[in-house]
Amino acid sequence: MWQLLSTHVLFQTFQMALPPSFVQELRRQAGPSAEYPADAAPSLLEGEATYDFVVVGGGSSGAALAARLAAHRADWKVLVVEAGDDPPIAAEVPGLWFRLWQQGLIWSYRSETREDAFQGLRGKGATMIRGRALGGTSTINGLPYLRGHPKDYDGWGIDGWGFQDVLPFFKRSEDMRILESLPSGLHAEGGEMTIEATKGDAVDPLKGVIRAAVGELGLAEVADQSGPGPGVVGWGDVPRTQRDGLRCGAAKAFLSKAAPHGSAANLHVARRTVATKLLFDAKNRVQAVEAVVGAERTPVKVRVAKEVVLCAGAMESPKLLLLSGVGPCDDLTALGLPVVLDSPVGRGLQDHAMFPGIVFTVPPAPATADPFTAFLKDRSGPLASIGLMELMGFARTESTRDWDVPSVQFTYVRYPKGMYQNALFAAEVEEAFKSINAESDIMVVSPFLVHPAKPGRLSLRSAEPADPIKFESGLLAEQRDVDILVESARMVEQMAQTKSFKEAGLALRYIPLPGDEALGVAPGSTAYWQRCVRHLAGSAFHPVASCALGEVVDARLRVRGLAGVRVADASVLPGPVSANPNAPAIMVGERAAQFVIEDHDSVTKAD
Ligand SMILES: Cc1cc2nc3c(=O)[nH]c(=O)nc-3n(C[C@H](O)[C@H](O)[C@H](O)COP(=O)(O)OP(=O)(O)OC[C@H]3O[C@@H](n4cnc5c(N)ncnc54)[C@H](O)[C@@H]3O)c2cc1C
Repeated sequence: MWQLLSTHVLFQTFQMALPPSFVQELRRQAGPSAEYPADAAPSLLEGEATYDFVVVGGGSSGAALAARLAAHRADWKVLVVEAGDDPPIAAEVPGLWFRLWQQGLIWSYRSETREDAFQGLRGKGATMIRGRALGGTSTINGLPYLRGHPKDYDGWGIDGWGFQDVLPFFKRSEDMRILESLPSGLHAEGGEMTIEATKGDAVDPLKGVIRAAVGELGLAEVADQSGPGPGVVGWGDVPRTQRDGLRCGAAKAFLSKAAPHGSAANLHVARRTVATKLLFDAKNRVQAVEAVVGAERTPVKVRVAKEVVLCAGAMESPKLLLLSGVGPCDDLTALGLPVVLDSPVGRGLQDHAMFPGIVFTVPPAPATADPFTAFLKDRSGPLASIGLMELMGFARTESTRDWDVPSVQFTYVRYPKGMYQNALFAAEVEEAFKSINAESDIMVVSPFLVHPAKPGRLSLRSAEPADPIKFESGLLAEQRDVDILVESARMVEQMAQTKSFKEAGLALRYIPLPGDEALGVAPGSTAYWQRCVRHLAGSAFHPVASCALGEVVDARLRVRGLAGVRVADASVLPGPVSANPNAPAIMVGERAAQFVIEDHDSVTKAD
């Protein structure tokens, strides 16, 4: 009975359906770390305000940046303009992370359709989601804290952005609670962003089975997947952005009442306020930010005394620049937008591809006690866990053995019997997974392609801010991408053959795709895997490079050709790192704070 309840509860629990007594006690336990200072939006509605710094977007990077600026000088007035609201209480619970992707808490985008990809996905396009709340995507993400491979940073070849250059800025916000188990010098204690270890294999024994299979195949186990050298090639538990077992997203870390500077009198945060345009003078110096507040979209204007920093994320920062007349000249002219500056905004968009198409039937998870009580009592049970996502593997596939960095990242998710759902897939594809899941629990292995070959592109569909952006994904545009993902599927097939998998009762199942039979595609053949990848792989929700360093912004994150405008979020990373990009986005926020402080302190001194 409890087994059914404990595993099913994760899949059935929505924010609204959490037991009231659980929510009440959770709020009590979270205390000021889940409470936020007053909303500044009402004061914006009263009339034009002036701030020294306006930070657009209170997400991973924006929250870090705004808090640092406000802390640096009490006479600097800092405003965060955030489209979303405070994080919901459900976001505190690690085990509910994938239940947060709901209307109102996310921005959702679908890519343009392509003949050669995404045919098995809903709407035949790659879905992309981002967080829309204080803390941004760190409020809805999966919690693993990773940095990618040091050579990702060195490989960009941008002055001041090599791994040793950025390392202090990763460490600045770290409150790493497992410091003793990690290589010395690479991590830090005492920062705002608490990172804790995962609690071992107790919640799902499949973690132990995967570990054993990795050992049989001679693949490395690593202690620190953010480490140098061979560090991030191998399997291991990933640390998580959480404090005392509750999510520690950027909102909690930097803006909550418990954050060191969250309640600073000079730091104002406007919620449900969407920036729609930057206004410039004749010399391209920013003057003001236009925004709309609330469901009524009431227009407001905020004057900027020193700088605007765009931290709206890799999909919305470029959109705001384009709406402001900063972007490819021809595109803007075609939409009737006055051109402020010709700039390759949106042109370099990159992403990770996720291929959630490898399925095993697996034995059920062991019974646990009442998950709500267990979580509140000692942060145990399924609500305290992100399940198999706690264990990740980074590898170089056959054709990428000579790469400096990993080419794929393996993630695992268990679905209890009868609970599979996947809003990314077309109905008939989702049905194929469901029919296997009707027999037993399943484990879906999703390799991520972490260095796709070709960029995509973001552009405007119209000059109207409320219209969705045009999103062209570059994933799978080159055969190399498909080949690497097929090779990753072959690696999983090897795991399926290990003694560990067989003895534990894990059985690989090939998902039939519509048309396979007619085409004579044999399950497990190379043609089968290629077709699967082209049908089922889509975005891993890790967009970067849409306002890339060296292209749109200079090495100090200033938009080239404008004055008083920087971009400081995942969109400036010139390419994907070999892991999930929350920590890199926070690092960018920390870097930006340093640049802004240096530049404005020296201006003040010169004055
Ligand atoms: C489902 C999912 C799971 C993920 N899991 C992980 C993980 O486990 N580990 C990891 O490292 N990474 C993960 N990521 C990715 C990571 O969280 C993001 O890459 C990172 O948070 C991006 O930070 P950012 O500062 O660039 O943008 P965001 O954190 O997205 O912040 C942008 C903010 O700007 C706001 N905004 C946007 N436009 C406007 C506007 N016009 N006006 C006002 N406000 C605006 C948004 O509402 C948002 O709050 C995941 C992503 C997703 C979607």
